[in-house]
Amino acid sequence: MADFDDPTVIVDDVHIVYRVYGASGSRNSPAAAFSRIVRRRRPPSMREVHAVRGVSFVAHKGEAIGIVGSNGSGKSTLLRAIAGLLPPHTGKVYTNGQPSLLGVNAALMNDLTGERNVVLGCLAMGMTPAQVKQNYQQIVDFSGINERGDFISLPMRTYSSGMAARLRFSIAAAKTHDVLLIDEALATGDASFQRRSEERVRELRGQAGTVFVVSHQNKTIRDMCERTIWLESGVIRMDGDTEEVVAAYEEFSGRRS
Ligand SMILES: Nc1ncnc2c1ncn2[C@@H]1O[C@H](COP(=O)(O)OP(=O)(O)OP(=O)(O)O)[C@@H](O)[C@H]1O
Repeated sequence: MADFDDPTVIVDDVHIVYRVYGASGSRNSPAAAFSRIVRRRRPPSMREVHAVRGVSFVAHKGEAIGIVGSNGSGKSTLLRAIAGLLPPHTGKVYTNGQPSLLGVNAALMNDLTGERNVVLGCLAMGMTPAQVKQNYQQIVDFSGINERGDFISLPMRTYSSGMAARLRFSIAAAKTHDVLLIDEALATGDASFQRRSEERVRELRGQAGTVFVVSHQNKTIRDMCERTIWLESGVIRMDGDTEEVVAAYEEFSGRRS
């Protein structure tokens, strides 16, 4: 249950602007760049993408919050800002505790074996070597990587994208998080893994703080979150009860298709 006296994340009128340099097509070629250096000209034009526009909300301990919206609406950008990976252009993000972003791009080393990645990932999350040892088998079992052979001793580059995502999720889920941010990572696993991971997210939510889930699968959002934020063109369209927000979003997406 959400504890409304205990805010974990405060997002206050946040704007995020990406700057894209050399956005003007042919002028970005190596020959053009060389000619600019020789002639000491200014760099090619810079374009700004205003990805998040004045977003504000408060998240509380025990809440699981879904984030939905069309492609390019700013969901991943917002998660990265909450994780502290993208500084807001204006506005502020306050978090109580350490946010951890679990995304499809979470950094694991492709040339190392799954085994080594489990160890590295756990150490990177702040576990001691003794805690890594204690958690290792549980992580491998949870991931199901070894269900069809000894894959954990093969390099990660030999894994399918679903297998890699499962391992990433399993490593991150081995620790309790103050604020856990999940970006589409659950979508890649098969049905039984999805069930296991949804259960685990529920546990994490109970033990720790707040969970944010970005997904294009409305079922995942409905199953896991009772509050949902709908973003469109970087602006919050709705923030409230998942059933109401997802229904409105579905109607909007249905009208557009
Ligand atoms: N590194 C970047 N540089 C420039 N623009 C970017 C960058 N990353 C995202 N954008 C732009 O910011 C906007 C929001 O992108 P974002 O990835 O946050 O959307 P999203 O809602 O997560 O999309 P999707 O559902 O497709 O994953 C888009 O217009 C996108 O083109």
